[in-house]
Amino acid sequence: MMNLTQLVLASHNAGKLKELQAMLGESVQLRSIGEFSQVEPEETGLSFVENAILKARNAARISGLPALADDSGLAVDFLGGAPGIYSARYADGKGDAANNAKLLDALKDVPDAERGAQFVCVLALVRHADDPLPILCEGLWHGRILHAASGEHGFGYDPLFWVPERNVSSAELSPADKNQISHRARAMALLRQRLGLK
Ligand SMILES: O=c1nc[nH]c2c1ncn2[C@H]1C[C@H](O)[C@@H](COP(=O)(O)OP(=O)(O)OP(=O)(O)O)O1
Ligand SMILES: [Mg+2]
Repeated sequence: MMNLTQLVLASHNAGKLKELQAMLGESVQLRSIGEFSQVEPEETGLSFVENAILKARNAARISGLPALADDSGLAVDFLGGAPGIYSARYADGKGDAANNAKLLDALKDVPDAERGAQFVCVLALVRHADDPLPILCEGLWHGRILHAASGEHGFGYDPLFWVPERNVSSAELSPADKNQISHRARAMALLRQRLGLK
């Protein structure tokens, strides 16, 4: 379908690069878009899919390489699916710690039974900037929002995300374990199938 020895990852998030490269293995080298540009495109879409495609096209245009983008976020049931596509910007761009503090505050006094949440990941792969048929794969990961942060691994909302099937927070999972079961792992498994990678 395309020469996939090199792909540019349309992300400025080092945590995503680490996880996606680990999942892809050595057969595909992921190069960060940061090698080509420090300018982050505005995520103007109304869906994970639109933002993933927008980021992938932008990276392909800048790099001249096929591009993979990951648009992801946390959808909290009690908040009607917020922060969702706005997860990275939830606390107005003040970063992960501020996002987590704002989420804990929004769920103050909300009982466990109402703290359900899903991580969402959409991967978009374009062969070139104007590709009329991007490959799209999604993954969901169900869990619950904790009452306080726990764990040191991962990034973003991981310290607040309780993983029922393991009885730990996702920041308490080893990187290898998270990469087996996360929303990103599920989306990547589908992408590997679509690309015929083992
Ligand atoms: O496995 C995860 N564990 C914890 N948190 C996560 C995860 N996956 C996404 N998230 C959070 C981080 C950020 O608040 C938002 C993604 O926002 P999103 O725009 O897709 O990524 P980003 O701005 O960090 O980097 P970029 O757009 O350059 O790929 O969801
Ligand atoms: Mg972003």
